Amino acid sequence: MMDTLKSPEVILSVKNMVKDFPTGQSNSKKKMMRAVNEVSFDLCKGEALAIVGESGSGKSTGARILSRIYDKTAGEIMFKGQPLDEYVKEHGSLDYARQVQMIFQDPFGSLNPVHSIFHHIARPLLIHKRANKENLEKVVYGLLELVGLQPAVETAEKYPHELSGGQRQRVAIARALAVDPEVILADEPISMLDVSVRLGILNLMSDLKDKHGISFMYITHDIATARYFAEKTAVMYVGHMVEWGSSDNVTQTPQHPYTQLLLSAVPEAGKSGRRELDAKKGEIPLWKPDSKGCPFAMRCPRVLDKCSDSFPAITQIADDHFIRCFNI
Ligand SMILES: Nc1ncnc2c1ncn2[C@@H]1O[C@H](COP(=O)(O)OP(=O)(O)OP(=O)(O)O)[C@@H](O)[C@H]1O
Repeated sequence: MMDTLKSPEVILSVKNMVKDFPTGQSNSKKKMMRAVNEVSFDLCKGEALAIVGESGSGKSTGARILSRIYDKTAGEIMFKGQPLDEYVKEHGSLDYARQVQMIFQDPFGSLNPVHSIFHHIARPLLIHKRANKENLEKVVYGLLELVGLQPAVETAEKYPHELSGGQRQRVAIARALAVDPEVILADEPISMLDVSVRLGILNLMSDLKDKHGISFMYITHDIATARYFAEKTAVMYVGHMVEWGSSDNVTQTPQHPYTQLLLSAVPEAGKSGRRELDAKKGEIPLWKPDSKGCPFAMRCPRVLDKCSDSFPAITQIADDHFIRCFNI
């Protein structure tokens, strides 16, 4: 008899998310730009979804909507099976903020230079009632140890400027963990760190995912680290998801010309040279609510006439592999 495969628990589900920003003083439709367009994905328990794309592709805007820093313009966000607005009404914004934590690119900017590391970790523990005066020290030291900051007592006494970039990012992760989150939205968490410590942070996040069941949305420019860290990858171009699915499918058999372009820039071990893709040096378009077509058309080496008329529908090309491109 076959085992019944349990489907993974979806924690965050996003459907057709849109975000427009005013480009000037006016809020009229003509003066808006569309930073995120028709973005849909599911984030499952204990899984990492990498959102990959160049600067300005809408990655951070998406994460900021999920952390409720920005409102969405349109679309649906479900958290644990309930529309996000309803969830927040029922459980409160503090509860959602506890469960969906964000860590940022600049670990120095996100820590307060006047406070000790102990204070940074103790504060969320007390606000969210995860510790009390009796067990506070033990919990703080335990979290510092969990993120590999040892000796914990010594580290707790330090101030942010006394730590390296990698150590500061570990403090930011410990602070996020202090409130026992379900989801961590990690916005370029390693891009400002020395190359030598990047892998350590990715491995720490992998451990938190695998051993503690935390789900990660991992925002990055670097498709190679997406492949290393995340089970799922979504490639974005100018606010649009153009290819997504399991990271293996997306990175080993990329079908969209933009994904192929990103991968052609990644040097591969054991292979001489790089795969060539003749991407035209087109302008990156400013997308507006009434813009039409595929945003990559101007740079696409395989552009067709119809690419400037409409954005292609979703095509499933394999189990857990999807693309929006006419040219497949
Ligand atoms: N608060 C804002 N007001 C107006 N426009 C914004 C705002 N935030 C982002 N944008 C615009 O939205 C688009 C997407 O920006 P976003 O920061 O989400 O991209 P990104 O892919 O995260 O880029 P990066 O990797 O550089 O952080 C950009 O054109 C940006 O200028």
